[in-house]
Amino acid sequence: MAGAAVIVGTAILRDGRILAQQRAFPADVAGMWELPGGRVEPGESDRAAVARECREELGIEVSPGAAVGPDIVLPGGKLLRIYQATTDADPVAVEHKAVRWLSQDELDDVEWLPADRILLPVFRDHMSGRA
Ligand SMILES: Nc1nc2c([nH]c(=O)n2[C@H]2C[C@H](O)[C@@H](COP(=O)(O)OP(=O)(O)OP(=O)(O)O)O2)c(=O)[nH]1
Repeated sequence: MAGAAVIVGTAILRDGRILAQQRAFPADVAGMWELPGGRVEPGESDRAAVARECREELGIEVSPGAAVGPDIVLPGGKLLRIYQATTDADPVAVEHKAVRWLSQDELDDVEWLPADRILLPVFRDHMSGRA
């Protein structure tokens, strides 16, 4: 039997900041913030999905690395799994309202999706090299 569907999120760090993006749709979450990412397609590896979603959403190539933190069970049963990634390129908001590099001090300044809010301590540890 296939496992639960996975949504990948991407923790892209640069100069101690993490890249967040602001959703443009659907209406109930428009304006809220998340990490770049999306659904892993059938037959696709998690890391290939990370690279594809960053290409589609941000117009950049990233090198996906290790998973960060625990899987979070989303309403409906899909799993949110975060991977670290690096890039030299400058992201643009292709499908989103905005992208923003957030320092640790700024992590609480935006309205995150609920699952990401749970993961904020993990993001913080990752940004300070503890996870
Ligand atoms: N990309 C992303 N999705 C997240 C995060 N946190 C979180 O709860 N989600 C949820 C929101 C959505 O219900 C789902 C991903 O939806 P999506 O619209 O980005 O996925 P997708 O591009 O593959 O679109 P679709 O074809 O599955 O509709 O995961 C996050 O940090 N990044």
